[in-house]
Amino acid sequence: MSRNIKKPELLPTGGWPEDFRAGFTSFVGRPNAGKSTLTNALVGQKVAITSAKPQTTRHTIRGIVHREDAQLILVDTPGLHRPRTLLGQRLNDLVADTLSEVDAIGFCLPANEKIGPGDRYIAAQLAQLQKKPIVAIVTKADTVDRAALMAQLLAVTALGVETLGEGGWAAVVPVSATGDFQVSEVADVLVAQLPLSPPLYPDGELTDEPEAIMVAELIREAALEGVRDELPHSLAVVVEEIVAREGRPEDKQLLDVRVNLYVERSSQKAIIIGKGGARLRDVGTRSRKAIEALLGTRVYLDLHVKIAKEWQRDPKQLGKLGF
Ligand SMILES: Nc1nc2c(ncn2[C@@H]2O[C@H](COP(=O)(O)OP(=O)(O)OP(=O)(O)O)[C@@H](O)[C@H]2O)c(=O)[nH]1
Repeated sequence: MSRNIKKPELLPTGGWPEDFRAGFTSFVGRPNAGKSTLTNALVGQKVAITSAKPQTTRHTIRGIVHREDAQLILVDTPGLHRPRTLLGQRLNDLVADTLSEVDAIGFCLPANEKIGPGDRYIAAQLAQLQKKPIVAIVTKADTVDRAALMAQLLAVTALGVETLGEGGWAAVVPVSATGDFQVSEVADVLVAQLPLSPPLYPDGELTDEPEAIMVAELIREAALEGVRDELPHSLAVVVEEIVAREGRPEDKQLLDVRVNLYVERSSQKAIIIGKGGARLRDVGTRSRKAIEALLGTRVYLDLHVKIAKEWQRDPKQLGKLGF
């Protein structure tokens, strides 16, 4: 599956100001740094899946911030991290691919955690992207007091100089995505880095990620709820088909959504399914509500759990699962 960002054809209609800016931004940062939550706060709708546990964002999901003066298209990359398994390596390749094509990068560092080796590793990777403006975003500002926030802003600024030389980051900005503090300022500093350009997407469009991927993310999220420690990276969700049920009246459409959940071992299959299938039914009920809200129509969800051994390490399996 190609994940390169394709700039869409420019819109035919006019009517935007001469100094309008439009372009792509990506958030990077350690797992759990708050990238998805910030994306959602900026876009104003849940487009990326957030979780309390690292590395749930496997797919590149775009959200679009529409403003009077700009259009900021957010590409939500997976957590950049040191490659451990082949899956990790693939993720990093995906990140590198995506980052080389965006106009600006938002580097997220949580206010409540000391800058660590993971952050330095990412900073070093970013330093290799030539001349790409990087905005440092100090996330979760609500979790610390003013003095600690100030200290972190200084430390992050110093990291910029250390990494990129004298000029450092293009900007350093604190934000609380959950506390609604400085969210529009984050958009401001990112927009300032975008090229002058007419809007790239029609107004009102929030994401152009294929619906199937968003459906898969919703199911993956529901299926991992409460069992993340047991199944952190062992679950892949593939939507096999979404088809309209035939013979339904116009105002009562029903979509049949057939989905496979792949785990590595039978013990994991048992966890997902639960006693007498109770857990899987619950996963179905919870994710169906979210999917119906997303697709705007009633849905019949058909979930199957399958075993794909060691899929994280097998390129053929990965290919089959769309990685
Ligand atoms: N207090 C507070 N918590 C936040 C804020 N932003 C995110 N969080 C929490 O931090 C955790 C991780 O947030 P995510 O947005 O999922 O982080 P992420 O960087 O996308 O994580 P990965 O997908 O693992 O790369 C979640 O529990 C969020 O609720 C914030 O502004 N304030």
